[in-house]
This record gives sequence, structure tokens and C-alpha cells, in this order.
Amino acid sequence: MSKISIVYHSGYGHTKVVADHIAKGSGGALVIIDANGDITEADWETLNSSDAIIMGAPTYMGNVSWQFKKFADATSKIWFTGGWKDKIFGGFTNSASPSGDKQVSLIYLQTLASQHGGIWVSLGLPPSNTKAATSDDTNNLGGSVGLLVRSPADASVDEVHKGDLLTAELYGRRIADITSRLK
Ligand SMILES: Cc1cc2nc3c(=O)[nH]c(=O)nc-3n(C[C@H](O)[C@H](O)[C@H](O)COP(=O)(O)O)c2cc1C
Repeated sequence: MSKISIVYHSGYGHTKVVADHIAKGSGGALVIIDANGDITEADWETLNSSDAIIMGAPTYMGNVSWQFKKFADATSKIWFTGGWKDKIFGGFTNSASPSGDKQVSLIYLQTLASQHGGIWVSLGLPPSNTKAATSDDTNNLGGSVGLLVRSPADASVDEVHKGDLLTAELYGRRIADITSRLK
């Protein structure tokens, strides 16, 4: 059985809902980056012993939140020893605008995974981009590198788009499938 972790930061709860759906799809364990950008020692052990690490953060001011970046910088200790080399990685971000510069965050997560020598898993779903497409459809934001989610600025945590949450589950499942094949 593969071991999968989802490590994420969420300032106001919307990204947490996304992480929960990735956990549902992948069967992975959640590791929460707190408001100070920290995780516990036990969390570090969980990540170090995982076959796959899925990383997520809200997009704030055009990139991942500072709390996620603090976590990312703390992984440099692991980078020195190549501790996460050849692990499977995926990533997700969530923000208010349809674009909102989410792609910058996603490329950052992919770069972080690559710095660690990881194997990145793309979204692997076609875009829903016809006139008839709605936010209930999978991959309605047309991502390819990883998972993009939109939470409109006035949306409560219960109003994150259904199609995005289904996409989160499917992406989690894809990462779990690929991890078990490669293991
Ligand atoms: C400090 C700050 C900066 C933000 N910057 C952006 C941004 O650059 N692009 C965008 O689309 N939304 C932006 N937003 C909106 C958030 O990404 C959005 O509310 C998201 O759902 C927050 O996720 P969370 O509830 O997990 O913290 C910003 C929100 C905050 C608080």
C-alpha cells in the first residue's frame, strides 16, 4: 500500500476543502501548515516516509502564501541530503479570480518538487471549455500542470465550486494510481 501525504496551508478554509477532497480521492493523510508556516516534527516524519507528497496553497498576491513558502524553505534541510529524491509529487492552488495568477503558484510547486528531484504528476484531465461548460464541470479552469480551483471572493467554504472539488478527487485518485504503479 502506498503512503500519500497532502501538505497544505489555508488561511481562511477554502484551500482546506480542496485538500479534503484530494485526501478523499487519494486516500492520503493531511499535513496542515499552520498560521505561522510551521508543521510538527511528527508531520516531517510523515512527509519523509511518504511515497507521494501533494502540496497545496492559496494564491495570495500572485504566488503561494508566505506560510507555504516558509514550509518550502524549511524543506531545504531535506534537499541537502536528497531525502525526497524520486518521490511522486503533485500540487494544487486556489484563488478568487478565474486566473488570479494561479499558474504562477502551480509552477512554483512544480519547481519545488523538481528541486527535490521528484516525479511530478500532471492533472491528466481534458478541459471543460465549451459554451455549455459550467463550474460544475471537471477541470473547468483548464489546468494541465496540476489542480486549479476557484473560490469566488464572496464564497463561503461551503461554496467552493463542485466541479473543482470533483477535479480534486480525480487528481488525488490519479496520483494514488500512478504511485502504486511506480512503487
Ligand atoms: C492576502 C491575500 C491575497 C490574495 N491574492 C489573490 C491573488 O493574487 N489572486 C486571486 O485570484 N485571489 C487572491 N486572493 C483571494 C484568495 O486566493 C481566495 O480568497 C482563496 O480562496 C483563499 O484561500 P484560503 O481560504 O484557503 O485562505 C487573495 C487573498 C488574500 C487574503
